[in-house]
Amino acid sequence: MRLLAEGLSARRGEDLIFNDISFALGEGEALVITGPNGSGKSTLLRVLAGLLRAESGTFRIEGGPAEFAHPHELSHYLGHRNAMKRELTVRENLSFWQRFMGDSQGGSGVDIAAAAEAVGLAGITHLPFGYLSAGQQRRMAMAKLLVAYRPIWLLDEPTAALDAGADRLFAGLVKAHLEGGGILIAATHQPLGFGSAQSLQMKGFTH
Ligand SMILES: Nc1ncnc2c1ncn2[C@@H]1O[C@H](COP(=O)(O)OP(=O)(O)OP(=O)(O)O)[C@@H](O)[C@H]1O
Repeated sequence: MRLLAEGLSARRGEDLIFNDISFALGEGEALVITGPNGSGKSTLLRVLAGLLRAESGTFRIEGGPAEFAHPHELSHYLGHRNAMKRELTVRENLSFWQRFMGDSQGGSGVDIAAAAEAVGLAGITHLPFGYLSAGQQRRMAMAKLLVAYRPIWLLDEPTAALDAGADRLFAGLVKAHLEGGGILIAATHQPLGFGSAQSLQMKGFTH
């Protein structure tokens, strides 16, 4: 399976945010998107996740399961926000995501206890998500990637608010994902520490 982006451009309001972005990623490969604030990293990820319409260009899967029309159907998207309900417990939130996402063909997610353990937070899954510290909340958002299998991970500043231990843990999760044939596209301001990756430097306004 390969992911192909060709000539992507996107607009927010009146402004063309980026233009003519192309890349190709095979199984086990990663793309790291960098660039200054406002240069369009999040916008690009939202286009890739199917949350925003591209102004032009295509993003598609080549050689993947035939029934999937768009890569977002095979993707986990982790945005700036963690997409968890503060009033629900960690377990309830993860359980929702596990059922909502389901497993893509070719893999299976781990159970909630194992996912919490993998992000170093076993033992607090009974707490409301809102009680957790910012870093613990981000760790739990990462656990979402583990409870349902998706071969493509689209991550927006995944390590913001993480301490050094969680940075290493995150690097380990990504490494395992890539070694299992997964694909990663991540926007970041800091090194992600998981080895080699293609890089895409966003420049900012193109109009
Ligand atoms: N709904 C919107 N309407 C108009 N402009 C928007 C909208 N959302 C974002 N923008 C603009 O699009 C540009 C790109 O924003 P984006 O969030 O993609 O940047 P980024 O590179 O992810 O920034 P950061 O590093 O700060 O997270 C910014 O100038 C922003 O103001």
